[in-house]
Amino acid sequence: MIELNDVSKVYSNGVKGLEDVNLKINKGEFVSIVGLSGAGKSTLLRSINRLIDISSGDIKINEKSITSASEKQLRLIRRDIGMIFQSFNLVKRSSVLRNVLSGRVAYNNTLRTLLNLFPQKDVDLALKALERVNILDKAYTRSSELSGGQQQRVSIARTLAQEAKIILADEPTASLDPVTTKQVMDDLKKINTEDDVTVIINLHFVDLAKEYSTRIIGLQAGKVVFDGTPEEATPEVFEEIYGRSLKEDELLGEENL
Ligand SMILES: Nc1ncnc2c1ncn2[C@@H]1O[C@H](COP(=O)(O)OP(=O)(O)OP(=O)(O)O)[C@@H](O)[C@H]1O
Repeated sequence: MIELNDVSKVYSNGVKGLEDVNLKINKGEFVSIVGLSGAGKSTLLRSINRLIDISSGDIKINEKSITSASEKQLRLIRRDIGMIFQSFNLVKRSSVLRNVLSGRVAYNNTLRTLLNLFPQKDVDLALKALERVNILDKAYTRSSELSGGQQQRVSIARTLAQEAKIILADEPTASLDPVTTKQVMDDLKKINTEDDVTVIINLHFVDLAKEYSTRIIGLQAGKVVFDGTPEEATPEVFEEIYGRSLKEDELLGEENL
């Protein structure tokens, strides 16, 4: 379980990224975070694995505070948390397999990692991860030669190889076309249902949030203003979260869903 208790984040310029956020997210949930640009979606996601230090409150991952964790405890907690970014965050000049293997780094000692000496079981795990996202044939290709959708699948495979129990995805489909967007969302949903991995995802397209999530959280100026099921997230609710009616570019479009 992920627990946020009275979490606030004030950036050094005084901007409130998050204000008094209280949330409990159970194992296996598929949670979409929606809201206007600047509402605090990235701040929330990045606070959960402490890529950003919060200003007050506490965040617990499976009963352990990540807020007050030591460096060593932080490494252990983070081992269970996979991160997926809009920009894929791959080492472009390295092979796909090498990128997926980097999900095993936290399980191996630094010297072996530097020397690229991964145990065979890790290599097998990485190949299996690539198979699950349907790009096993690209294992030995340089990552820079892949399409955006394929690169995002490599980063999903990396979280699979990591055996992450939580996936945090920050606008993972923002630079993808509608068809590839669906494929990436399908992969995430498959991992969520088959492996019981908790997925928390920031999404620009609200219809995508409704289609894939078990829960939608709406943010406005750093505050949670909606927390409910996709069924409860009516057009009126979205209008409240956004403070205006939805724009066409906030919908992927029915023909693509
Ligand atoms: N490093 C920073 N320093 C100062 N202010 C920041 C910083 N990062 C974010 N902010 C501000 O905090 C608020 C929340 O930003 P955040 O990136 O979390 O929003 P978001 O909902 O993810 O937006 P977007 O959809 O545009 O990515 C915004 O007002 C933003 O300008």
